[in-house]
Amino acid sequence: MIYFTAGESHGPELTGIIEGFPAGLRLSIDDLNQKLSDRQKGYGRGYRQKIEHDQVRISSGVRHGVTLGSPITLKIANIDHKHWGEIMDPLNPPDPEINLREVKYPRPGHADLVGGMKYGHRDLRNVLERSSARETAMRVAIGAVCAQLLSQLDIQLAGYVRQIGTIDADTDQLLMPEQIEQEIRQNDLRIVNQDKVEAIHEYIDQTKKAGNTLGGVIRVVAENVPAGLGSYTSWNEKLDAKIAAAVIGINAMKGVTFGDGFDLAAKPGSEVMDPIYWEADQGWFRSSNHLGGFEGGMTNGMPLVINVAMKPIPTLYKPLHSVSIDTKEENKASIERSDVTAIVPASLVIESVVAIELAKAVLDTFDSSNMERLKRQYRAYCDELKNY
Ligand SMILES: Cc1cc2nc3c(=O)[nH]c(=O)nc-3n(C[C@H](O)[C@H](O)[C@H](O)COP(=O)(O)O)c2cc1C
Ligand SMILES: C=C(O[C@@H]1CC(C(=O)O)=C[C@@H](OP(=O)(O)O)[C@H]1O)C(=O)O
Repeated sequence: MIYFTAGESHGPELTGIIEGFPAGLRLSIDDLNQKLSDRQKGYGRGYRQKIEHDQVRISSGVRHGVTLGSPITLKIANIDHKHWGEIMDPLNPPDPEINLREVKYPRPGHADLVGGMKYGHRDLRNVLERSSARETAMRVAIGAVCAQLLSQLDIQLAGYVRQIGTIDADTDQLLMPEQIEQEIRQNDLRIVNQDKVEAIHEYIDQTKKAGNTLGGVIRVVAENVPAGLGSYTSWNEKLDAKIAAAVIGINAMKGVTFGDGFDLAAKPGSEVMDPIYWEADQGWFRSSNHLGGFEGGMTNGMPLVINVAMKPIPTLYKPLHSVSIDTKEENKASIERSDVTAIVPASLVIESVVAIELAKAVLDTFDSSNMERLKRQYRAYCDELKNY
């Protein structure tokens, strides 16, 4: 399976194409739209989310609600485009009198300056329109399609926010996807610790008032993942590496670890490796999960535990020093309407790209033409592993 996304933030729409997806999966469009709506929520988001009402439209690869095995095309309209029609018109040159809202003072931490240098743009809007995380709406839609495939195999996953700025909002216990879903539905921060909600709201409000922004830490947990997805045989077949690349491919993600991550480095091996057990009813399992479900680039049957660091939002309402790309005049960086923190939607975006990589690994391992055949092969494989 491969996928592409296209579309500018204030252009007419986002497009996604998935190729190599099996025939015979009944898609729930309500579920896709629910995930898109969830991605728009979260305390600390900017005004743009009041304008958009993300809904997916499917124009190929699905008939009467069931996938056909042919390329699936997904579309999400940018409602805000109506305010940017002439500025973002894909074809017609603009009226010379209109304000094109050109961007000349690159924002530190955004793609503006280097994107302009590399592609030779003299209006940095040509960079920011595509480097914007607006595109992540489409990755969430594609991830929701993949999560529906995984759910047919009883593989579940969920993401939540562990930390916002300096505030730790995690619990000591490792929660499984169903518990995470239950807990995060109770607040607008996708955190599992309800006691921290008030303090975090206040913290985000204060940060906004100060013209500043926040990042944080996210965790995604996947359960019921069979052993043997990915491969140790070549570096580019390792599934933990593919997941790491997909996660860092999301705007503003700066670190990814598996299991106990950096904490593993200082410990002796005896406290890190997960002891091996076998029992007739359960098959193979481990008594701990410090390695987060991966050995040799392969899933080992334990839950996958993926932790991600997101940097603070680069656009600052109290901007940092910058220089005009035309006059070289020194001034403050440009300000574009912006989020104070996007850690909440980011947790769903990360969950989505992990779902995509897991679905790709499943389709690389088993029949990828037909869903029923895939399920039969998958069940036989799981039974075989249990008695290995
Ligand atoms: C869901 C989401 C929303 C974001 N919203 C904003 C925003 O409103 N303003 C902004 O400057 N950056 C925002 N970002 C981050 C930038 O898109 C990102 O930092 C920028 O494209 C540079 O890429 P890099 O941080 O990966 O180097 C957001 C990121 C995510 C995941
Ligand atoms: C549009 C979305 O996020 C955008 C991501 C973003 C950025 O620079 O990454 C900048 C802002 O864009 P705008 O200036 O249009 O408000 C965010 O709103 C979205 O998530 O749907």
